[in-house]
Amino acid sequence: MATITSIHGADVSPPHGPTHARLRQLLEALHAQQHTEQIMQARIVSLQVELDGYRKRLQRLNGLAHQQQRQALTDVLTKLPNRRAWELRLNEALACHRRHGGDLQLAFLDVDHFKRINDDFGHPAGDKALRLIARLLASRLRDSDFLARYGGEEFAILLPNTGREAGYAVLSELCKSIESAPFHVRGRRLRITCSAGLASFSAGESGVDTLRRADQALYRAKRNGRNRLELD
Ligand SMILES: Nc1nc2c(ncn2[C@@H]2O[C@H](COP(=O)(O)OP(=O)(O)OP(=O)(O)O)[C@@H](O)[C@H]2O)c(=O)[nH]1
Repeated sequence: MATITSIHGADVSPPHGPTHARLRQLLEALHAQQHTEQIMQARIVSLQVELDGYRKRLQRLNGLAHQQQRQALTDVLTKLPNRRAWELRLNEALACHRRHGGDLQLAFLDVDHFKRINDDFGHPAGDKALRLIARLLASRLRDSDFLARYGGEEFAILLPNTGREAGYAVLSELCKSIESAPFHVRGRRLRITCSAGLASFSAGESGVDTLRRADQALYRAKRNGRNRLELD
């Protein structure tokens, strides 16, 4: 059969020669490039999926780290900040007090004869009393105050922007509220009293010294008969 080389005078013969070879080369290069682009696109999609996975994992790990940090600073029994948290907050408050001055009170509050509650009614009753006291104290303090379980049956309180008289009134109120709390164990109402020591931060004094003065005031309150508040 004869090859058609022209239609209405136009040349339609298959391309040949060096131009044809060059066109084929370019076409092959184009196909190769398109193939590479497809592979790259697929790789980009899979990397994005991988990156999303890493982001989610990082979020989970951050959440876990925050949770662990919170746990490390929280007392398990009362859910109050623990002594470590107290030390961190105290340092912050001291730095702020040194820079800006103002009134800052520090108090220690200790349950009287707490051992008797454990001895007479058992450790779970003692735990219950500590939880109740923690709730009472927390509910009566301002958001800007700081309350921590310092250890055992002792609580530490920071009262920023509070003068000495106001601090005394707050502490008396806290002790009264504990004394009148409806604490029952085995059907019997138990009267729980506290002793407290209060000290004001003074300019130029180290935190350790203020802490010592508040502790000495608490010791005096115990020695002077308990169920009382002493100022340093
Ligand atoms: N249930 C319970 N008891 C605790 C906890 N931590 C400390 N205690 C007890 O608290 C008691 C403290 O006793 P003491 O230091 O003699 O003090 P106290 O009996 O309160 O006497 P004063 O402070 O002198 O009035 C001890 O018996 C401790 O075992 C706790 O988490 N739960």
